[in-house]
Amino acid sequence: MDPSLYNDLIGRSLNISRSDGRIHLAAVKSVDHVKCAVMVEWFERGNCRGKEVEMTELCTLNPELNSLNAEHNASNLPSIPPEKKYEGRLRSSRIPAPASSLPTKASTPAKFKPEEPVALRNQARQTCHFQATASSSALVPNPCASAQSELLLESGIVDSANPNQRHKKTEIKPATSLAAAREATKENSEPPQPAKGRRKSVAAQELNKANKRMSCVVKPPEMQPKRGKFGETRPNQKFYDMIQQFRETLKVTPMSTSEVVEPHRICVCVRKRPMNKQEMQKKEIDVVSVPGKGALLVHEPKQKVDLTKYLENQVFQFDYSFDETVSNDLVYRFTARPLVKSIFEGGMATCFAYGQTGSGKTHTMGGDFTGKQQNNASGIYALAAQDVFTYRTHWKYSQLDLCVYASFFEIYNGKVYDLLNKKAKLRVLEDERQQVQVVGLEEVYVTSADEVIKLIQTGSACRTSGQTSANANSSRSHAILQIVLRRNDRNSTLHGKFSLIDLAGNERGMDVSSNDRSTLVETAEINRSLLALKECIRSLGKNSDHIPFRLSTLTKVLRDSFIGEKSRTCMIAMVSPSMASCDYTMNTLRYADRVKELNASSKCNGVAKAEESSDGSSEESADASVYDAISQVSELEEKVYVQLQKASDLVVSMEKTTYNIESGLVDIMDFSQKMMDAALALRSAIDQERVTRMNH
Ligand SMILES: Nc1ncnc2c1ncn2[C@@H]1O[C@H](COP(=O)(O)OP(=O)(O)OP(=O)(O)O)[C@@H](O)[C@H]1O
Repeated sequence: MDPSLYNDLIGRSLNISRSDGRIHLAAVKSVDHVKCAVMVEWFERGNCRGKEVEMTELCTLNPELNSLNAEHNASNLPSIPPEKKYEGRLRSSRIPAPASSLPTKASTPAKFKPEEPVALRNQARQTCHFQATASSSALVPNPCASAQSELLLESGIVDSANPNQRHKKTEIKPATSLAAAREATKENSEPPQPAKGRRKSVAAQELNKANKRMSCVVKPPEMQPKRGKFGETRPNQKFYDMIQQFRETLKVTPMSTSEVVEPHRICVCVRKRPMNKQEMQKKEIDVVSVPGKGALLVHEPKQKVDLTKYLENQVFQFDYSFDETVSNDLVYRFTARPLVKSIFEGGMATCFAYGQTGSGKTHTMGGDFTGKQQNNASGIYALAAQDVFTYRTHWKYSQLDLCVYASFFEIYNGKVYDLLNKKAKLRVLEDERQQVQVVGLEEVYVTSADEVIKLIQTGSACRTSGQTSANANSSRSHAILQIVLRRNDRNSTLHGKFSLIDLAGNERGMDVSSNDRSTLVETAEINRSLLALKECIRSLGKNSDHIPFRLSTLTKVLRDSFIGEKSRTCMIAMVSPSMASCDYTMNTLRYADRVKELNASSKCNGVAKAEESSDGSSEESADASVYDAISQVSELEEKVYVQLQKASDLVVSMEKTTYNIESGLVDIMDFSQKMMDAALALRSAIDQERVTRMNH
């Protein structure tokens, strides 16, 4: 549009688009010639709101402005007053604009009316009639929601000053705006390109970039995505709108390298993976928000009995929370890296990746994927190996004369398979001193991180290609890489050990829908190992002498990691963002939360112990009895499992017996049929004989 016409727009009511895809009228308040943009205002829910809109976007949303512009260029009538100039151009335009869509001059900000024809034409799915709006926790008079909003305000996740209003641009950190923009641009076309040959200032280009992020431009109707029966552009559009609206109120502090790495004995954190191609194609909704500072929110879509839709925003707090934009490097920096040092100081360290299938465990531990190719150098396994070799030459530890060994194995259905030795099946034995040995496990002497990476490649290939062996699906097994430090003395005494574990998909542990016996056993085994793991970490957090490590093979082989003052554990809970995975995500977070809960109480324990010595508090003994009860439950669970297995065997043998009886009955019926046939044949032979004799 010709810059000389910009001032004519002031006071007019024009279409603008919002980041959630809505289009409505807003009044032009001022014009910025340098930025080629206008400032618009409108009323919404009693608040006057405003934003900056780039001129190209304005022209796309208000096509009549383009025709004015073209006409102005042709006629070039500078002396006509703005009002007349506008009308004159409209009259002479080739395709006259319908009166209803003409922009009108307005002296006050435009009131946003969802039922206006323009809005309806462009966004048939307008949800203004839909009461459960998202800023929901702050707006909806829902007791549950208001409790959540209090919690959110308390934790500082939501802007306490004005939870209903969008933060100023400067307050919205890239993670939110990027995620919102990604969603927005998915639904809409590319923003209009600036006219060829027209130069723009750097500031204008920056503004353009920002606008790309903050707002969306609407495609021409024929290019717009197909809409559903009720005009929605994606399944669960209403939930999508509510979540978007809620996100506008979120304060985001993304993780960065500048954040302090705090020492934790048990560190529990969460990582959200980005939406994948299939989820985007299905237009799945992202229901997970990561405001940072360890917080993570799940916007659980719910429906009341009267079919009103609403969100239940579940807030979780961990030591760190990583959103979908962070790299493996950053995750490593805050999780496994602090543990590397501990093994040089004679400790045992474990780092677990926990979550449902496809949530990013292997991506995080083994390295990111390019198609089916995995870059093993970028995973936590390799990053930890690199740091091990860096520490080994550090002046503080070089005199220890330590040798580094690596082993890589997996546990499937309670059996151990060596991934560095063609998946050889290994036995786990426990001696009288309760030392657990994996008999025959290949422990390879390594001298560089590259050698470890090669072992990871060999082992990973063996893990995924073993279709014919016991493990047909990697997500059903736990993969364990161990980096062991041994003193270079005659006995190669163990100095420290770092176990990095890519756990089996936790949804298997909940999947009880299958009747297939092997799946049931597999599910029970995963259940048992994940439960046992939780109990062991909890015991570690409580400095307990009793570690229920015998509950599963996984905890048996990791036994020495759960004992001793110097043991350090880190759990990274992985979550998938889509609405379809919401239940699994909640289960993952609850599990991690239980571990974290204990972590917090382990800190308190220290204080409690100190206090007890002075005032004899009974908290500790109460704690101990709760723990004993948990141990008893675990033991009972093991007994129940054994009985279940026996029952299952019994059912199988009964089925066999029934089958045998059935086939016996079939044989008897066959036999009696034959007897009847023979009797009939005999009878007809006798009849025949009788007739022959009578004839004679
Ligand atoms: N943070 C991430 N960034 C980009 N892509 C990711 C991320 N996390 C996971 N992915 C992708 O998601 C897909 C599934 O990830 P991955 O195989 O790591 O899941 P998993 O939890 O190990 O699954 P399984 O339990 O079945 O082995 C992969 O294609 C991976 O590249």
